[in-house]
Amino acid sequence: MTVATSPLSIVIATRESRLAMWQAEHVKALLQARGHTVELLGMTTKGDQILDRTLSKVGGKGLFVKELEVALEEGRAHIAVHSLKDVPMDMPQGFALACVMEREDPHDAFVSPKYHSLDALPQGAVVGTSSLRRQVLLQALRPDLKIEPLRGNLDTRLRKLDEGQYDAIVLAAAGLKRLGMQDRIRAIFSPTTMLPAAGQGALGIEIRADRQDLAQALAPLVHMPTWLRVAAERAVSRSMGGSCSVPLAAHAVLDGDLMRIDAAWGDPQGVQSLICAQQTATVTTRAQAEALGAQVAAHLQAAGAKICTQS
Ligand SMILES: NCc1[nH]cc(CCC(=O)O)c1CC(=O)O
Repeated sequence: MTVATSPLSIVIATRESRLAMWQAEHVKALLQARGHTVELLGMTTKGDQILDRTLSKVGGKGLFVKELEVALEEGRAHIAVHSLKDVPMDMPQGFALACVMEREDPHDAFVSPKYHSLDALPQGAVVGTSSLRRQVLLQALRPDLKIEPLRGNLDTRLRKLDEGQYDAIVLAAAGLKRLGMQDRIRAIFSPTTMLPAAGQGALGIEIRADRQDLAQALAPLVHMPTWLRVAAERAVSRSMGGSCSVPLAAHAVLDGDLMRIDAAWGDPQGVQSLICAQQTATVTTRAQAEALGAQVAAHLQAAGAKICTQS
């Protein structure tokens, strides 16, 4: 049974990149269709401003969400739409993840003006990515490749590719598809070659924990199979040390109630070793999904992966 909630006036805090704006507009349209009045509040976050350094060196994932949380705290906005991949594992005190929406394509995409796939790249080709996970997975597949840093929003990264600074880049397929740029995708990496990041392709909506009325208004937007998958994936990250900068991949799939989760951990000390683990179980609740994620993390640790303790 769905209980109709009374119409609310909702301000969405969002980053101003084209992808973030698309995501906020998407949520806005869904909420408006349910009778709510919705406005956007665009903001530039530190993660968007600092483009000359690797994300892991300037404060990690939280950079993209902290300023939006301040807007929620101060009541200038009521909900924040995030790419879940950028959301730290544990919400700060007073905030809650109220909604996880249906996932877009969670895989990574190979993008190149000249080459149709990773295999087609010549020896020593230059590939752009600043993601530690993508770096380690790429080097495991092709030790000859030269991996160069690449930051900035989607348009900036594609421009740098088109200017010839790289032979190819790796991006989340979800972002390209949302912005109608799927024609830039030359190949989709299967999870067996490039295991996705926890939460990749999924949107999460954050609220102040005391706003039950908003949680109710967002309930119809929840996609439970996606929430179960990302709950398991995020539990792997949490168990391995949360928001630390380590190469970490976690990807869950559901076949009915049967969940399979794969995880990979790379030594941040630069040793090109990759530890993988996999686990399958029946999952119908978020608690079960999180337990499965914690289990696969325990397997990683048993195989030599180290929990990251730096904050
Ligand atoms: N780290 C930035 C980021 N955060 C979310 C996405 C893509 C969209 C998504 O995963 O939902 C991207 C770009 C990328 O990794 O190529």
